[in-house]
Amino acid sequence: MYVKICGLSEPEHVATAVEAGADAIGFVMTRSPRRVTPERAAELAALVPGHVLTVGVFRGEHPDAVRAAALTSGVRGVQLHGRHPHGDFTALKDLGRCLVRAVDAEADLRCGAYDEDLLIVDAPHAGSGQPWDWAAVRGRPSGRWMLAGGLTPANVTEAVAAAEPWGVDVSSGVETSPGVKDPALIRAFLETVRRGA
Ligand SMILES: O=C(O)c1ccccc1NCC(=O)[C@H](O)[C@H](O)COP(=O)(O)O
Repeated sequence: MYVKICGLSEPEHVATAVEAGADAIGFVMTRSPRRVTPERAAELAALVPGHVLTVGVFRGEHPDAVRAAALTSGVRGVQLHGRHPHGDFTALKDLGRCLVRAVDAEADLRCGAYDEDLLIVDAPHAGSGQPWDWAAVRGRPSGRWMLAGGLTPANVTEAVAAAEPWGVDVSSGVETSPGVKDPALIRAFLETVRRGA
């Protein structure tokens, strides 16, 4: 089971996620309580070993702005959240980054339909920590797709059983308040997923 821990902003929390075995780490570079500048994301990404994918998270920005932030931060993945048109992914293809499309369950759920490398199926309100009807997407997405939206150490086993994703993505569920990550919850999330994987 692939695990992405999203919305990190502190070196201590990056180190915890890496040590606990995260496959990918997300830095939010769009409007959010978790927002970091591309320069801050660069400092954090420099702490991450090569086997862990660093992902910059964007929503609604023009591809030129995404490109600039990706180059400044040095992230190896770019996540476009929400209903970005296919052309935004096409415009970023030559960056050579892992392209991640993050959408709600009403969107096209075929990973690769927008030339992306990974798909995230999320709650309607990204980063809200709101659980949703995970079972409703079971069998619908294809390819390498992650389940997100309201996951916590306490419910991730149930969510994985309900939706049968290839991976999981969490942010609020490993925080004590919006934007404040908790090392113990990061470890608990990864331990729980690894036990069940
Ligand atoms: O986290 C945010 O604040 C955010 C803001 C705008 C676009 C995307 C955002 N997060 C993207 C993620 O990948 C989250 O991990 C995902 O939405 C799950 O969030 P949560 O329900 O808080 O676990």
